[in-house]
Amino acid sequence: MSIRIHELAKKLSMDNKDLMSLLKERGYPAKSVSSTVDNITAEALEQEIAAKNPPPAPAAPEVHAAEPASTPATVLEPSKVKLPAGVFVKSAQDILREKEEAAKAAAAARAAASAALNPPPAPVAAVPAPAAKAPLAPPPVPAPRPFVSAPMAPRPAPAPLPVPAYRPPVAPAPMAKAPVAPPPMPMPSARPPMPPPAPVAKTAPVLPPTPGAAAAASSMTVTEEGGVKIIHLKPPIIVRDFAVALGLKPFKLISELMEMSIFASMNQSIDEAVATKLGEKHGFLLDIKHRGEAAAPVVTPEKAKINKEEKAREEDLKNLAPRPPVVCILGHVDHGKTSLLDAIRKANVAAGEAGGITQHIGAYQIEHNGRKVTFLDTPGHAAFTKMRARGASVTDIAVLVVAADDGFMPQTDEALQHAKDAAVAMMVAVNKMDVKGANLDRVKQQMQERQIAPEDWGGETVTVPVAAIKGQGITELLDMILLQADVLELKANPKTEASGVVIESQVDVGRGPLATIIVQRGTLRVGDAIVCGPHYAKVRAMYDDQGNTIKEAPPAMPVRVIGWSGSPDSGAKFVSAKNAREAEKLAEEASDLLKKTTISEDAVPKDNSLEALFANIAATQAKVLRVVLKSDVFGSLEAVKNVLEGIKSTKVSLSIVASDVGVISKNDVLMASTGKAVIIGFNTKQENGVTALAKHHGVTIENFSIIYELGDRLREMMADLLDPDLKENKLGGAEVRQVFPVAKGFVAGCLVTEGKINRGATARVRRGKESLYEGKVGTLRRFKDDANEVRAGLECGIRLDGFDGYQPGDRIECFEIQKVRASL
Ligand SMILES: Nc1nc2c(ncn2[C@@H]2O[C@H](COP(=O)(O)OP(=O)(O)OP(=O)(O)O)[C@@H](O)[C@H]2O)c(=O)[nH]1
Repeated sequence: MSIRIHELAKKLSMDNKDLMSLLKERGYPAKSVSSTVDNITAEALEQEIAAKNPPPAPAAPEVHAAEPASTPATVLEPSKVKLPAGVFVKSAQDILREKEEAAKAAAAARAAASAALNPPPAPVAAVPAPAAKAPLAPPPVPAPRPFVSAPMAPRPAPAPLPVPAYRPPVAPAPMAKAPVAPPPMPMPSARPPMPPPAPVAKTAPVLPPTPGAAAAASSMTVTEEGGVKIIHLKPPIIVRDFAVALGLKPFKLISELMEMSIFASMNQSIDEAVATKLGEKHGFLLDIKHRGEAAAPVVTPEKAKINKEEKAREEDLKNLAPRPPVVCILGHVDHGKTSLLDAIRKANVAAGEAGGITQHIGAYQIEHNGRKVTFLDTPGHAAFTKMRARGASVTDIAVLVVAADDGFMPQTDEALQHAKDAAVAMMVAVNKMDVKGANLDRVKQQMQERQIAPEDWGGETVTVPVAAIKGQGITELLDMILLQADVLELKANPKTEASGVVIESQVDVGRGPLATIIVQRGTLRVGDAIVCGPHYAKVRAMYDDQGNTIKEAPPAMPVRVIGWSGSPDSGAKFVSAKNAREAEKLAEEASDLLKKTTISEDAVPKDNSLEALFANIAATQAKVLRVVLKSDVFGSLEAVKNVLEGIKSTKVSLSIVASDVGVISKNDVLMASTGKAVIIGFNTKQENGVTALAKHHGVTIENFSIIYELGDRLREMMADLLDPDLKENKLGGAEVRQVFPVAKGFVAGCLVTEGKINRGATARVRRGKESLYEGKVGTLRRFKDDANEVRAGLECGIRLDGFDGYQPGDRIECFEIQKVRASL
């Protein structure tokens, strides 16, 4: 602690210059009156001067100042007193003047203080009293100190001016006492205690203490969005407030800061980056809003996800590499899709197919001019519409196969629509150019009608004439596919996690569920974990379209994957997971969601109206064909179901009791027996003993390998459940010419005009448009002899059992009733 020279001079009642020279004499570096003197020196000087100037000395002039005339003798002329060097004695006038000045200053200070606190006027009036008393008991030297101290702060520790402001209204009284006993203790302060100077931080982030630290506390709020706790704050970030927001004790936060080599006290502020780090450590996100700027975007999990996706997209762009095109062959049944693929792959797939029909989507990859092309072999039958639609959505290029002799057919148009809907590039392969009725121009004409005019007709559709069976035009077609791929600039990032689409799945007896997939992005490797809806796989092994084991599948490569938890749906998307555990978790979540959806669908309130009740009764009385379906692969199963869904009837309905892939088992038989169902197998076999068991339980098993045959047969089975329709077959007709009485009644003498009349056959008597009677031909006579049959142009006598009311001109029609299978 120190004191300025001019303050010390006043305290010692010395002239500034004198004190300066005294200090210089003693070797103290005093440059100006504002230079400081340390406390020890100052006190030593005070004591020295006090010792040299005993108390009566200064008091005397005061007394004499008050009564100068009465005590002149006692007045000592300072000039005549011998003082030690450096010691000065004030004159009486000086002392009086100083006193007056001090009194004035004290009065002004008190007035200011009382004005601030609005004190009653009385204490103010009392102020002069202590001042007046002061001379009665003057302290040796510091007598004037209190008065001087108010405006000048003689000691550095107390903060004199604010003191009265924080005292109760009785402040003037202590003020009055202040001269006698100046408070040595530090005064309470309005400010937070000044922190000790912070140790020098190793790193920069600790900022100097901020005056508004306390206020900052209120500017920190904690909210929770989507399970994430967010601290909203405005800098400065004060350690104490931040600790509160984090739910920590300040000292804990300080120690954590120290661990980060940051030394900060409670009232110091810390860097935003440091705060963000600490926030993250304790599970908080920071929303730092700087003054005068809009709120910083809050990073919610959704936003974090979007950011992640954006990053992934950027990463993708960086690593994009050309990939093979995925081509889908579409077209009408028998227009040669399989033959075309066969020609392309130079392998005879068509020959191995039942009924010459592709039954499910297969995917293959070929190489042409050193470049790879992936083909999806889509089924041609209408039943596969769904799958084909899915197939089209995986593809880049759709090749529409149109037989040159048939031209566009319904399924060609359907396929065209799928290609258009999927917004894929499309080209036309006009197949069977070798057959007799091939008419390329007619196909081109049809293309133009469908707004897909061929290139050579001024349109944009690449059109390639081919003869698949002879392998003609295949090279040109592949060239065109690659050209189209170049135009499309097909690229994918092989350096990321694999994702793609399931083309088909099936259950293999030895290997469990397996699925043909196409990787669309990234590279799939053996050991990877993938998830596809409610199913997941840890890729145990992968095979290419040739059945070769492979270790990794880059984009656009079709592969068979083993290691699935179940059979994923064809057309479903798959994505990679961190590991098998996560994949399982994701699959479980998807499964739960699926269950919830099903339950909520079931939970839809039932219609209990009377109409609904009658409809229900009618429904229970309605005939139902129950079916247990078994198929080789899921793709086919779906297609068969599609066919069955297409069978519509108001008289009989079809219910699929169970459907699965695999062989027909004894269990299926038992299930069918209980459910009174038939078993329909598609491209599948039976377990040993199934036939005998089915016979025992009276269960029908029918197997099919051609899907439209399956559809037709099921239609028949459904119709068989209905009562047969009765059909009238007219045998002949006769005209009544005369009526003859006989013993038992009357006989009609007739001329057979058409067909024949048979004895025992059913006949009807008509008069004009009216039908009079229907009964059996009991008597049929040719002249007097009985006849079994009388043909057209001959006369005969006819009598129907139980009828005698014939008239000439009536017509007798002979017919038989035939039972025919009811129509759906
Ligand atoms: N003459 C001739 N016959 C062909 C040609 N291409 C295919 N075919 C015949 O047409 C028939 C149907 O051929 P597929 O390749 O099975 O036809 P698809 O379109 O795959 O038929 P689905 O699988 O039922 O949809 C077969 O008998 C083939 O031999 C061709 O270029 N010329």
